[in-house]
Amino acid sequence: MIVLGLEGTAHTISAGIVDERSILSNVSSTYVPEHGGIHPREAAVHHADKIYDVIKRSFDNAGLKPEDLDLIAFSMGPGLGPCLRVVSTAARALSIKYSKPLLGVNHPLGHVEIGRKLSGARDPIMLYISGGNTQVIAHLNGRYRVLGETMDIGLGNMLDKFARDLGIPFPGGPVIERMALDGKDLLELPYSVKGMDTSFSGIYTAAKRYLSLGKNKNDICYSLQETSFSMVVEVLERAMYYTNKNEILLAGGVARNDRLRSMVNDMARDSGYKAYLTDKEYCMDNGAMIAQAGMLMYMHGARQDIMETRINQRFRIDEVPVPWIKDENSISFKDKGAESIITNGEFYGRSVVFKKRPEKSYRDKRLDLKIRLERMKNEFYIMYYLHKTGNAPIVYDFDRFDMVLTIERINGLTMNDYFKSKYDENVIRMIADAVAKMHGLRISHGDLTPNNIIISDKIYFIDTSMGHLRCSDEDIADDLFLLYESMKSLYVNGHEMIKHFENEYSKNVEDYNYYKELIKKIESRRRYV
Ligand SMILES: C[C@@H](O)[C@H](NC(=O)OP(=O)(O)OC[C@H]1O[C@@H](n2cnc3c(N)ncnc32)[C@H](O)[C@@H]1O)C(=O)O
Ligand SMILES: [Fe+2]
Repeated sequence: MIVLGLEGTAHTISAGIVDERSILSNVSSTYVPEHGGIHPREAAVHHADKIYDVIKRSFDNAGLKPEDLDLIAFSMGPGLGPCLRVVSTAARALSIKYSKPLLGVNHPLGHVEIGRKLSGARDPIMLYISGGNTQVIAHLNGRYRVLGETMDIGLGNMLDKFARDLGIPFPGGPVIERMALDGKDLLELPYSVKGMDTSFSGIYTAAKRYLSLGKNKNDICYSLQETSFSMVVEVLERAMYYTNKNEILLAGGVARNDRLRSMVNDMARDSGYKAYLTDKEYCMDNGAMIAQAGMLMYMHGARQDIMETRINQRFRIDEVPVPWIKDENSISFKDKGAESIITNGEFYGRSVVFKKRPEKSYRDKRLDLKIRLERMKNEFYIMYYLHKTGNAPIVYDFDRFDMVLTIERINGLTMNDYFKSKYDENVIRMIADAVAKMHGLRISHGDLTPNNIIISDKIYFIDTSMGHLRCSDEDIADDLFLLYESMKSLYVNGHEMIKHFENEYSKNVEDYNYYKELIKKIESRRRYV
């Protein structure tokens, strides 16, 4: 089957033609502002000017005519409204004139599918980083699910904004990449990873301040890349642990960056995964990716009438059914963290576990040391305070040189294992009391999954490195949200479990409904599993 794909969500207008086997043509024209960022209206004018030429050249290069097509696909969103409208109008006109079926395609789906086609990856975890998006995506239960994403701006957008402050017009990413090659000093920037989510506006603000303080520009660019890339690779690595997948696919405009590519390669090599990096040419927005995604949708039964092809500026990848990938794996919470190695041993006659945080070779050595030390300190302090109230093991030793914590070994089962064989309402109550007590002390856990809760004579929390002392109400809601999500995905009677948990937990807090509202807010932001 022969498919034309039209792309024009942002800076690039492009037409590509594919068939089942290969890419037959791909022609693009990119709008480059004279200064500053993308102006949506100017970009739309550019697209309208160039679209005829781009489509015509695409047919010529492929040696085809519009009559040869079996399908017309166009990117329906997300993107800039004026640009989306130009492309959708052209696509509809072509579809009507030549009586060809029309499909509106999700833009990120295009990035993912062209990456899979070119690499041969079957069921990868995707790190999709572009101007507007920063997401970790995995196929689960018939769709691509967003396991983690930016809470504010996209990573590429952060680079572009900073480049603008340096007087560099869009796209700034490639220039920052070149400047970073001459950077030496690592400047401190906020490293903001929360669970599986990231945020980049704090980094941008801090970088801008360094600029006004007259710091070396190359050093700022270097630090900007090292910090933000480390964040997304860390989240990617965690996603690999949570799911049982072993392929990685890097896609989106920022995936052209060689430093990011080498970090992903290093992480994959160290942990035994296979990394597929999309060809640089097809990392940028292009028509072929839309044709490829449209073809898969069509072959698997997707049909739209013209009213269903309205643009959608907030279109998310997890809204699209993806039946062409078979789920071979599912989310399974593993006993071992992505960041540490646990061994059993003895400490002056007591049985203990040694928890070591090994180096991550993909990160800048200085940043790596700082992150590991901070995580270990945090883990120690939170366990220390929780031990005082009886809900964490004793930490016997803190070795900052080898990065090892020596922790009392608790004889018990993780909540995960405990509830595999039986359901016990009483234990749920114990857990709810312990969580409420922890939150009452304004301590949040940060990673409250059933693997980090040990059931013994009482409840113990472990793996507290992501937690907060003097935590906010949102931190508390984050804990509850994650616990409920894991209960739902791990246990058939998850909903009943949550109800029992809530009954008990709400006795210990003043206004549980307030937290329920906060949880709902988090839910609407993050929709996975
Ligand atoms: C919605 C859609 O329009 C949007 N597309 C988009 O952002 O264009 P894309 O071509 O995927 O990515 C452009 C981004 O990719 C960055 N970029 C390109 N080359 C780069 C490089 N060598 N290093 C770092 N960033 C680079 C640019 O600075 C810009 O932020 C998206 O996919 O989110
Ligand atoms: Fe894109």
